[in-house]
Amino acid sequence: MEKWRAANRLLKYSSKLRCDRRLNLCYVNSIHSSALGLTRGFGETCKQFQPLIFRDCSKTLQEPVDRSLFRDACRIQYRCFGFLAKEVKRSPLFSTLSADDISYFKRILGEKNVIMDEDRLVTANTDWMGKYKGSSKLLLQPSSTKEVSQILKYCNSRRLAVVPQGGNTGLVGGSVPVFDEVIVNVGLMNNIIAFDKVSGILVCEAGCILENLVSFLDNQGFIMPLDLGAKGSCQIGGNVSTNAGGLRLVRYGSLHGSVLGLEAVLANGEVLDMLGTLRKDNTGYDLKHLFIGSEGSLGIVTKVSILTPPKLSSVNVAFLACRDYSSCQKLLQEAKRRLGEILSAFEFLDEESLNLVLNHLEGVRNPLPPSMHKFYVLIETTGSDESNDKEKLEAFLLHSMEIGLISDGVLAQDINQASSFWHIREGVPEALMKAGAVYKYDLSLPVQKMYDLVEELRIALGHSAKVIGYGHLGDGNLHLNVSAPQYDDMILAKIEPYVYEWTSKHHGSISAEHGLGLMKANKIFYSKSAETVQVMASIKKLLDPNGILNPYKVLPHCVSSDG
Ligand SMILES: O=C(O)CC[C@@H](O)C(=O)O
Ligand SMILES: [Zn+2]
Repeated sequence: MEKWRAANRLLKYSSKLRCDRRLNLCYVNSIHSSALGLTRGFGETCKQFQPLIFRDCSKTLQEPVDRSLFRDACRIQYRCFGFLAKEVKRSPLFSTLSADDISYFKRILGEKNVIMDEDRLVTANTDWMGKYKGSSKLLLQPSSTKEVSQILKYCNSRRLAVVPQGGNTGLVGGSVPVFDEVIVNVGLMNNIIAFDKVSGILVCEAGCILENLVSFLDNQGFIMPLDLGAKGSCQIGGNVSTNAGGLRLVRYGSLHGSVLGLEAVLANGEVLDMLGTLRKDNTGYDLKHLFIGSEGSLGIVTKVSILTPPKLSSVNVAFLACRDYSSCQKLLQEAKRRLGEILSAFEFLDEESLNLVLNHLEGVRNPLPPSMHKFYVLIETTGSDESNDKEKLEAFLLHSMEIGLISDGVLAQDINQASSFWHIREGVPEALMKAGAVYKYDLSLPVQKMYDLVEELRIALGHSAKVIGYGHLGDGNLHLNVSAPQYDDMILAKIEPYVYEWTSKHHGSISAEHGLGLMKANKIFYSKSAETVQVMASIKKLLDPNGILNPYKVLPHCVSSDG
């Protein structure tokens, strides 16, 4: 009885759900549900989910610890609302485009930057994987902060929903419309504003393509602190808005550290100038962090200033094979200890990932002789003393071989060989796309546990799909991907919520570096407490009271911002 009360207290606090002991089910308080606009069809949904909810409630009852009780309460909440979210409905609060709207946009942006052409809209409406498709009728291409501000001010007054878009390389459906949101693509805002060679601070517009920044900096003797497989298309504004991690995070940290300032336009058109270039600035709340990783739901990032490291002369890349996952882990520990400051990447892929790349990408070959290796590790070092660095890396490799952590390996002899090793690792997402349907999970997990999930999911899925594990081992970030000939709800039902529950149970994050987007907005409770989500919703309400910015993404659809 006491536990039921406790569960109800938690549920009351965290959601609009109640547990009923006599009926052995959870139900929704109808006043709240109507406030959330969920009345129609909700009775049906609850009936349908009764066995599931009942099961979860019993589990809740058996758990003596409050914390886990709370987590379960959140899960119940997800199960009900998650089901509804699958059928996310266009908010009736948003207007639809009118001829007057188009005329206004043409007046401020010029005809050619107001795009209604079908082919171009198909591209802008569809994500990189072809998995998420919106039906927007309008793509706007502003050329300046002022134009972004005019667009948002107008959209806000007209209650027109907006999806901010950069290179559209995201993997969680965050950068494409869900319905008919106006697409605002900042790709024309691609100027480099300033570069200070002494401090290494770059100031540029949000639409700069990452690879272009890399080339620019290369000429100046610097590098970008982040590097990703999608660098040829992704834009720095999108990288910052999603807090993209990538291949160098182990060395240079996340964008919360390297982004020194930014400019963002709020939903009402107000421009927040936080484009500082200082390493240290403790004057009040550091609001720029709200825009790093909030996926365009709080404002559109228009400019960034970013600290870039100098380009160092000696870069070495080794491609290694390990017998088992435990050796990969130990190798990571050794690498941190023995390579220390020169370690710049520590990536891993399993045998299945390598096979996918070899089978689906042209011109890629395994640099190691064919064998039964289960795991591969790519290590990169970057330093300033060629002979010393090489010596250090060779000594580390020799030692690791002697103690049996590496079963085979090759050290790149030139830049071409180094990039061919990188091509294997960076090619995994492309190979997966070519192989058929893919379910993607981007998880932060304790390194010791990480691969258990891959193995357990393999058992759960049997022969119905291939489960592969790869990613940024140095950052504790697993890319768990399930590859199948086509999308199939039976397969999905075996993966979710299993993967999310497993991650939550091991205190991991259900989004390490890809964001929540549309895919995981309703799953946020697996990684964040109800109180935290409620504060996020309040911030959203403060900065975007009409909810026009990237609706249906990031925050769960069941959380109302007024408590
Ligand atoms: O497609 C994925 O799952 C991961 C993509 C990207 O983050 C990578 O590290 O290659
Ligand atoms: Zn990644």
